[in-house]
Amino acid sequence: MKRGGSEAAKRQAGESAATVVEDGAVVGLGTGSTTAHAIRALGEAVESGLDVQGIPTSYQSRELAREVGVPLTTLDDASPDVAIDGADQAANGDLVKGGGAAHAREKLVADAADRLVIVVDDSKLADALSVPVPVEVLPDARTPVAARISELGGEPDLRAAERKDGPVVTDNGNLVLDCDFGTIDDPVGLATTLSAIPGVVEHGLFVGMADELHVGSADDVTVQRFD
Ligand SMILES: O=C(CO)[C@H](O)[C@H](O)COP(=O)(O)O
Repeated sequence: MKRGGSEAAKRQAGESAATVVEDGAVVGLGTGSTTAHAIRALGEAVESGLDVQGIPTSYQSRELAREVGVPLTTLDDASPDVAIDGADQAANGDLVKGGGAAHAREKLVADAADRLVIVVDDSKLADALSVPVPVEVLPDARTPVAARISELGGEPDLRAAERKDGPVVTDNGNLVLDCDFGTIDDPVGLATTLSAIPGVVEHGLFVGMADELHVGSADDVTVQRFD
């Protein structure tokens, strides 16, 4: 799925992030069109002799890594030194993720990593988070979780598949509610509340997790660092 800004801007960000990966590193491989540029750049680096192992966060990133020759491992066997991943929106280092419905594994890998490097094109930057928050739910929990989201003032929308009738089913066999909360004034509070709802597997708010943001524009990249 193509989302966000130009392909050139995504490439700037993705290729910039790939350069932070050191020889011998274990790398979390995020999901999405911007991260795909980082994975392809890592494939080229491997071809030139870089020794890395990738931990994919989705079927999509696993297949791309295999295609471009990045050797793979798992969280059972290795711990990532760095994770590279995209975002649907970034504000002050906080993120909304999950446009590719992979945020549960993405958060798992990001949390395990020593360093989380986020790659976005400049259309994703905002002063405050305001795009709908993807919430992965157990299939049986879809209706009760939607009711709780509405009570919280959100508008839940079951994500539909693009090429068939019916909902998107995640790599984990669950469903996704895209929950519109308008402008999110208290990301920490909302993240805590969402995590506590029974039936929620994971939500797409990544608060205080990013260490670096590589922001691509058509012909440049800037790097923001967070303590
Ligand atoms: O969170 C994600 C997948 O779950 C992606 O990283 C996010 O949706 C950004 O994707 P893209 O780089 O294609 O805009």
